[in-house]
Amino acid sequence: MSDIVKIGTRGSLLATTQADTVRVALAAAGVEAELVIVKTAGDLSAAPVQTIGVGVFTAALREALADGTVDIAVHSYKDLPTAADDRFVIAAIPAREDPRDALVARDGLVLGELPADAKVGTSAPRRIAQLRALGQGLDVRPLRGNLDTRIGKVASGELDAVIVARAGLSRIGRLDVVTEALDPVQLLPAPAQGALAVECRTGDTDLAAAIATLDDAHSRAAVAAERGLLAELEAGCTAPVGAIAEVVESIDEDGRIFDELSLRGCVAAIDGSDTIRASIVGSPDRAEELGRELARELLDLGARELVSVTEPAQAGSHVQGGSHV
Ligand SMILES: NCc1[nH]cc(CCC(=O)O)c1CC(=O)O
Repeated sequence: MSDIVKIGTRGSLLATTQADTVRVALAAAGVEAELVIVKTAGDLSAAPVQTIGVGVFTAALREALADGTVDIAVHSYKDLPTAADDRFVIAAIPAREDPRDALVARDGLVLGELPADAKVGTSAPRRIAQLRALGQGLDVRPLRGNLDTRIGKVASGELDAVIVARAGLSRIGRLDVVTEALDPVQLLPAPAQGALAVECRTGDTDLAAAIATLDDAHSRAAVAAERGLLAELEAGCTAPVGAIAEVVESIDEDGRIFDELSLRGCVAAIDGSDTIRASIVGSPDRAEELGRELARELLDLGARELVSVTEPAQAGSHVQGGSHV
């Protein structure tokens, strides 16, 4: 290990704030580290993520890790492609933030109070599809840019509301703008939303061991289940797929306490005409397999057709329909 460990991060306030939590935790474990900012394709383009490709936020960071420019990469886990990359290990998944999506709306409104035709900004097919499925007649508008830009569109009156990950606002200290933390029954978050992936090079075992002190076993299991589901669906972070897993304590008939993982997942049609949902419960030791099992159930229920459609929101379009579940 070199004297000062280099932590690679994107340059946004959110990314540097996230990376700094890793720096501080490593310092507490006696490892001195500094942040190194790496520009990614996702930072250089304002196009919808589904048109610039999977891994836009993470590929450049991984290259910097591979070529030794940095020693650690801190990613928002939900931006990482599901395909494994043998060059790296995810040495820690720190305790995850609240994974729910957040509504930031004018006048303190909650989702159910938004009138038909209210302009709601989001570009994630998962959010578009689930919003349309509510059948509320919302006018879903494209939205990209960093968090400040996004929430600024509500303050300026350009949009009635935006939907962003609550975790992002929490990390940059802007939970004050949240008017509702959306119930997963209405809007299932993206697989791994709110979690960080702290990567280092395979074989960098001393550093991996230092980083592993930041790992949270429950968060790791929950994320493994959600991403197992995504992988089995052969879908990426731009697919209309939602998932949320939780590890909770349960008690068996002999009074013994044990950990149980519960996972819910959905695949939604981009036009809001259909949402397929299912859930599963099992041992956290089988987290990824539970995710894959649930994906196969969703596929049996007809998810295949819905997964592949990732049409971006058209300005002004507001197709909606009642969900059949
Ligand atoms: N796709 C962009 C992205 N990647 C991670 C976050 C937020 C932080 C997180 O989910 O961990 C966001 C913004 C958003 O979805 O609103």
